[in-house]
Amino acid sequence: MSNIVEKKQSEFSRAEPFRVAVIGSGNWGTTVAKIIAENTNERPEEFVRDVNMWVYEEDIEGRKLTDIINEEHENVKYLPGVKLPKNLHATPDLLAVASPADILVFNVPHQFLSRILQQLKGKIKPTARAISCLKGLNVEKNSCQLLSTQIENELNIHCGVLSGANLAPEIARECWSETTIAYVKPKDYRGKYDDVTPFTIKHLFHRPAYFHVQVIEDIAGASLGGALKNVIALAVGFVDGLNWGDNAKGAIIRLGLREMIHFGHTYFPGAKSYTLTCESAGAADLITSCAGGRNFKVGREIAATGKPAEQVEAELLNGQSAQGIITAAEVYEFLSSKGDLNSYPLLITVYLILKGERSAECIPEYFNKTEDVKHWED
Ligand SMILES: NC(=O)c1ccc[n+]([C@@H]2O[C@H](COP(=O)([O-])OP(=O)(O)OC[C@H]3O[C@@H](n4cnc5c(N)ncnc54)[C@H](O)[C@@H]3O)[C@@H](O)[C@H]2O)c1
Ligand SMILES: O=P(O)(O)OC[C@H](O)CO
Repeated sequence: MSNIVEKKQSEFSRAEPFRVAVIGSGNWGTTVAKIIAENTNERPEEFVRDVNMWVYEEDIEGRKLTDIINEEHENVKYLPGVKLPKNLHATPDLLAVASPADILVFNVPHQFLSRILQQLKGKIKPTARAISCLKGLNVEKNSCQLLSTQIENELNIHCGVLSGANLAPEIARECWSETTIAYVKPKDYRGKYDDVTPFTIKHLFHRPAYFHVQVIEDIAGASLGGALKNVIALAVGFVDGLNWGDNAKGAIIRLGLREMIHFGHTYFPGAKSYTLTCESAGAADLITSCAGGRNFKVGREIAATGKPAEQVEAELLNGQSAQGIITAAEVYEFLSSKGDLNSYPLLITVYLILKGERSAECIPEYFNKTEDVKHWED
């Protein structure tokens, strides 16, 4: 028995355990922080038990959200009804959370990432490693960057990606699910006793009873699946709002998956089709999001009521974000700059519908354009 314990200790322990920080405390941010704090509590040889979570401070009926989380162990605004581990601490001070951390877990709606990175520049450990749980892309003029690349470039640290079929409210309630984490060996890898390895990743995120982690190396594939499925889920919401039935939803999912794979091949040639079809971060996430995600619900309400997207988002989500609305605009801007709009009829149509320039009823027109019948060779 003591040999087993010694082996476990020597295999995973460092001189100093890893200190983990979570940047973000929304619906998914809080859920992932809960998972991490459960794991650090069980593995003190590998991780510092206490986990700090950065909270964008807000007032809830006269009390600070951080005080409520720390006193009641519940994020009453973004994850109500779920008790959080006592070793998870909320703080509004971004630098106090991030500066001492060995592992930074980013988990904010992607429109806020750039500003957070500006504040962290030069203020974190140069040896820190990061995992991005965000789903989105960083589009600037004619460039389209993965968010993990943005984190790496801005902070000069190595970054992996967590993405999967992961509706936060279900995972927070410990319903069984799985996820994909893409993490490659850093160029300046310091060795298994002193650096984050795939085992570290698994120990930090995997919960045997309810959250299964698959570690892969395809950062681009895992990231693109998570970003683009948010746009496609809006489209499935549109046809659901129009009461077109399940066949229409399947058709949208098929065309959406095809555009996801084509986008990967064209702009991120390293992205593997296998990831987009067979990993949790691919088709599984697409199906899950199109069945019950926030983007799906927002799309459904837009089509059913004719209200503008931002109004529906505000009315339905109580401060949470439907990332597909922003990603649709960003993808449109990027593809437009590349003169490549025609290759992505579904992604583009979603943007035009959100902008009010097309109605959701026009979706079949785009299928007609893409599915031309070809003559046989004589
Ligand atoms: N919720 C899910 O089920 C889920 C699952 C997997 C991945 N994701 C992805 O995870 C990321 C985070 O999503 P989420 O669900 O945790 O967030 P969310 O949609 O719940 O957004 C709310 C969060 O944004 C914060 N916020 C509001 N204004 C801000 C500002 N000006 N600056 C910084 N933060 C601000 C709020 O304080 C709150 O923490 C997104 O990219 C999302 O696509 C979400
Ligand atoms: O609720 P959504 O649409 O933001 O999707 C949440 C997750 O990304 C599903 O995996």
